[in-house]
Amino acid sequence: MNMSKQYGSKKVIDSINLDVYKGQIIGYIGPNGAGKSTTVKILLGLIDQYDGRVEIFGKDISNETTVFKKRIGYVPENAEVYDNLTAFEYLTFVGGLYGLDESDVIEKIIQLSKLLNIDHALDTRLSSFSKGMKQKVLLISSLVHNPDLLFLDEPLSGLDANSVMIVKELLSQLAREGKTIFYSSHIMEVVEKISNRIILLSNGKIVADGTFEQLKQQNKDGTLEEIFNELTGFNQHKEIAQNIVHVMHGRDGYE
Ligand SMILES: Nc1ncnc2c1ncn2[C@@H]1O[C@H](COP(=O)(O)OP(=O)(O)OP(=O)(O)O)[C@@H](O)[C@H]1O
Repeated sequence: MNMSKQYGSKKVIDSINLDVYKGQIIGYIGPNGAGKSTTVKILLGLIDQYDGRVEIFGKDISNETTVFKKRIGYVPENAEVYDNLTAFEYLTFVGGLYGLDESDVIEKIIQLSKLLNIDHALDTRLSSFSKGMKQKVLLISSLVHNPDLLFLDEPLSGLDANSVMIVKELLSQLAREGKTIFYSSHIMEVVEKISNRIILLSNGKIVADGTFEQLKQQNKDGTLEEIFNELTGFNQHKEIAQNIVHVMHGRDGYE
């Protein structure tokens, strides 16, 4: 991939050049507004205006339409799940979009929801689901068609500690099978542990790309959070927190 994206005069992605291989779990990180979601939307074909060339499975995505999408799974950050549908209705609908055999999809939905402990709620409307339960539905919807490439945006969001362990283990087993996982998260401890490659984007540019060990050698030897702070030039967290507290106290507040 060698790609740029501009909104008006603003370069949101500034010549990103990346090669991604089978079996990689890529932690794609960066400050708010750095361009992570934009990159993923371009890779998914949701944004089709960009400069440069993007290949997935060795083919230029601007020439491919639906074929390659069947090999991709996606967990969006803010899912507009169809709240009026039951989980079962939603998941069979998604299976239909991928053109899967209905009885196969139903069987998979039942088994996957048992494994993730939401089978009791399959016939309940999504509007009454908790955040973690919705997240599990999204995860299932990204897996039913057994994709080779997975894009996950904050996939652990809302999940309890036990489910987090399942998903982390799942990702490493899928990568071992040769699937590629492109993972965005702001939780540095998780990215540090599960990724075998970390890409840090800042102002639309790649400022680091390597294993956690390589990033530590090239930068400050510390946590990924510290490396992130250093490479994005941020060190005012105490000062900013203190100023927030001052503002909260207001003019009449006690000093
Ligand atoms: N449709 C749009 N029109 C104009 N600017 C946009 C549009 N979509 C995104 N942007 C801008 O592009 C930049 C990158 O946004 P993007 O959503 O890719 O960031 P991100 O790295 O995913 O951030 P976050 O961590 O907050 O999810 C931001 O400055 C955003 O304001």
